Amino acid sequence: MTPVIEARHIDKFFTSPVEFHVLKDITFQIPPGEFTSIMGKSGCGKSTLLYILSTMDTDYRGELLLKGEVLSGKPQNRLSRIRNENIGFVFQFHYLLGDFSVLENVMLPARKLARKSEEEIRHDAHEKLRMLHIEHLALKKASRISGGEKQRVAIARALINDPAILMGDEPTGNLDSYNSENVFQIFKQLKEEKGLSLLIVTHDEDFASRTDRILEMDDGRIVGGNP
Ligand SMILES: Nc1ncnc2c1ncn2[C@@H]1O[C@H](COP(=O)(O)OP(=O)(O)OP(=O)(O)O)[C@@H](O)[C@H]1O
Repeated sequence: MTPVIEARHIDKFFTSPVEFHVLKDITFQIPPGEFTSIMGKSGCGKSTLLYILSTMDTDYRGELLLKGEVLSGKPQNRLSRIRNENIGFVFQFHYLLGDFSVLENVMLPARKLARKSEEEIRHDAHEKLRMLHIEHLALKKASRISGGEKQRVAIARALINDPAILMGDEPTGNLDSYNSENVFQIFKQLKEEKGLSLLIVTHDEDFASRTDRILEMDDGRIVGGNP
């Protein structure tokens, strides 16, 4: 089966203040429907890798493929469309627009694609909120809900365009154990019921141990997890 994401010999250098080889020959594949976690010491390059895999950073060597299509070298406008259509992203902090309603926050990425009518987008946003058990919050301002609820809204927003893969950079890093478990269960359900692929950077060993595979990073390399 064609991998959802494939990294081939990715190297990344930061040049300021001095040249620093941050990612070294990263090669691995994410098969469809796999729930993968990435672990490794602080500073080993996890976030840097995720930014490349999510097409937000294009300054690297090597090749990145999404569903078999080579993305490296594509122009920014094309990449941003491919990203919006295929990749959902959840961060440690939710980055919701506090003055907007929960529903509007979830609808925004679908409006960017302009593929559906406003009515269809609203319908889909309600469906995502229902799936995450937060439909009752739809009309509340995003600034007026709890931290755990905000993260569930951020997940709903990441899912609105029905991506092939959901990526997360420590999405439970800011949550208490109850809300972390809640987010883990949501991810598991998305994998099992929707066949979604997930790639999640985490420092939480319990979280990672329950995913299908742990990619272990050390000093810019993948050193474990059958890449
Ligand atoms: N823009 C930048 N310029 C120079 N060096 C950077 C830049 N961004 C990150 N780094 C360095 O690259 C290394 C990897 O950073 P990265 O954020 O990817 O690590 P990480 O594994 O995600 O760490 P953490 O677990 O603490 O979030 C670190 O040494 C960091 O200081």
